Amino acid sequence: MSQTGVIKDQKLLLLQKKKSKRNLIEILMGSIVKPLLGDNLTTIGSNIAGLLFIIETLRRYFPGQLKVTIQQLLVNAIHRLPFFKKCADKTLAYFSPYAQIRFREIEEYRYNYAYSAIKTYLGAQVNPQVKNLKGSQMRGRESLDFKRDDDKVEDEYEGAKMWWEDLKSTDGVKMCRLTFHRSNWEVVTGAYLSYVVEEGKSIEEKKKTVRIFMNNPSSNWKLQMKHLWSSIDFEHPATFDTMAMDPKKKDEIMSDLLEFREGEEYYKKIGKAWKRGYLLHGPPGTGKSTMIAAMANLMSYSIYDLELTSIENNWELKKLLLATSSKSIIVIEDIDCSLDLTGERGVKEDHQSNAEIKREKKKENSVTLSGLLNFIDGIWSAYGQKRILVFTTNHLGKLDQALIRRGRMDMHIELSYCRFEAFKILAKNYLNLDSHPLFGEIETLLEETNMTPADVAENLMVKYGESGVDGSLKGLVRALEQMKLNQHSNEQQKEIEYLTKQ
Ligand SMILES: Nc1ncnc2c1ncn2[C@@H]1O[C@H](COP(=O)(O)OP(=O)(O)OP(=O)(O)O)[C@@H](O)[C@H]1O
Ligand SMILES: [Mg+2]
Repeated sequence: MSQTGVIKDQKLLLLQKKKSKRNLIEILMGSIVKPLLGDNLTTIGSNIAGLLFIIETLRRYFPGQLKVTIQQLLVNAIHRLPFFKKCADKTLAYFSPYAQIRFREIEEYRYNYAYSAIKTYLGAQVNPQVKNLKGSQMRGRESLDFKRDDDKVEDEYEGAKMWWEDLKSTDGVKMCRLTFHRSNWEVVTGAYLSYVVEEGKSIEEKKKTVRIFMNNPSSNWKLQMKHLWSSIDFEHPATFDTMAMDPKKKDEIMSDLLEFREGEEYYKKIGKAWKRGYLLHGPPGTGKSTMIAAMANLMSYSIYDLELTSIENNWELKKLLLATSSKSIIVIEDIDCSLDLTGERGVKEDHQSNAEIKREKKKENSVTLSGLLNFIDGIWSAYGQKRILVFTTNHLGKLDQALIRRGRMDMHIELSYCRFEAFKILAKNYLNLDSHPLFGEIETLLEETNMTPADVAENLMVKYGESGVDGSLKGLVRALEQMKLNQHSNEQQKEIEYLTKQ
């Protein structure tokens, strides 16, 4: 056979192969795309462009969701063909007249403020044309609050149309996507998005609802696609007015908090991260948790209640802390029970045994004090702005000095047993009393005993028989006398034990 004969045969074979592939494509594509397919690959690009022209025309005539559905149908049909999926992707991106921007709630482990502002803005797009709404009523508000409750929202700005869509990412992070015509690029990336974010922020500011966040166990982050934190509206009624404590100390704490809130310039000037740490310590029932609620209400900051026992290592701790939002109070209650505070920051000996080294390695894989401190000192300084960190403990003495040294915990607040000044606040709150003949006796008994504000409050809430306020106060006097007796006999018991040991 001549050389030209061989080439002819090969061309024929190639043509047959192409034809059989094309037949396969045509079967798969069905009747929508079939007529658009040309004789060779070079025409595919222009055919897709033709297809997009049809999509674009359909877009103009069919509003909102239908448009997106038609486009998705066609795009899906093309994507089902593995043969030229890659080619189609590139061509589509090149020819598509639409661009998209995604906003994830957590971006590179950090909270994305634009996301929450956008969600607030979209939720506020309420008008009589909207079909899905959700209603709620917050504590202290008389009117109902309506929010738009649609996964897809169409918006318009200076004549340009935009489509927002809620999406779920594969890693479980909430996100939304904006689709817009490329011809509106300047408007959207410039004025429109700034407008949306600013508007969202100002709505958030006006409505300012304080929320309380709880961390989900890390096992849920991946498996159930849950988020790092779950939250509900924070409706604790405690305020500094209702806090029973020494009024001077109360004023000091309140001024410290308010100064912090307005301290942007100051923190910039001194070159320190805009954060503040409070260590609340005292026996159970003295108002540590109540004070955190009062702080949140005073500052209008949300609370992140960090449960260390449900996370596994420092990496998870970092991830959680970086996902907190600004203007928030991060709380670790009973810090002495949540962390192994012993020894881990101790000076490393040169002659450590293998067992010791292994033990240390194991500790590296769990939540440690140094992990927490690294965050407070390290990343925090670069990232954590306008955050308050609160640790609580019943046992100040058990805490590692490294944790409580000044600079980390800026203010140590002792909450203690109820004395007369604190009692007067409770009497005002619970019984609406400024004075009473029994106040003198109560003052003396409070000095002689160690009753917590929680126990005093309990007694004031009980109304004894018909005697109302008098009955409550008499009940309190009896409880205090009983406590005094118990304390006295305990002391005697201890003295006897001591003497018998001698
Ligand atoms: N100083 C206080 N002022 C006003 N109410 C108080 C105060 N201390 C306690 N109470 C009342 O007692 C209840 C228990 O107080 P709280 O939970 O704040 O104590 P705590 O110090 O956090 O205790 P624990 O160490 O057990 O966590 C509160 O609901 C509150 O009503
Ligand atoms: Mg508490």
